[in-house]
Amino acid sequence: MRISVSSDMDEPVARALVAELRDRGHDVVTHGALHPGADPQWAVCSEAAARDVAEGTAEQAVVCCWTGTGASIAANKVPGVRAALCTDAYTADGARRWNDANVLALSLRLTSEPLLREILDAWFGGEVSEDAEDRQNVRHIDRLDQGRTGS
Ligand SMILES: O=C(CO)[C@H](O)[C@H](O)COP(=O)(O)O
Repeated sequence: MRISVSSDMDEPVARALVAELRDRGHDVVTHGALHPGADPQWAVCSEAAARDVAEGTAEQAVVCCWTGTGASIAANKVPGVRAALCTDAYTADGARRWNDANVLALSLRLTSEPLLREILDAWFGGEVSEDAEDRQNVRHIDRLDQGRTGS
């Protein structure tokens, strides 16, 4: 999968994120402090990564800032983007399963490297299924559609 990653800070966990995604076989595009010469401001680099998703040059994105809040706010301003700030694996699983989130927002402050791997496991394991049988099992399917299009 092609994944855009942004961070406003060149922190070890942000570098670990890029390495982990590449180890998992993803094609990673970098923005902000992870990309030499790019604008590292959180509003700018988070939006750039989100735009990659909206424009289809990346399937998903991971946007990072110290708290994760600014990155998620900036990403969510891009039409078609559903960014979810996840601080644990359960939330990451639910964001994919129930919200069809396409951008993962992370806090550089709160996310340790072991927690990062747990969140990524849940994020990539928690696919929304669209087939009929699974749709019957998805309790929140109407809410899922409302979340995609607006109610
Ligand atoms: O968490 C953040 C925004 O939500 C930023 O990472 C934090 O505010 C630091 O940014 P700056 O150094 O540009 O002020």
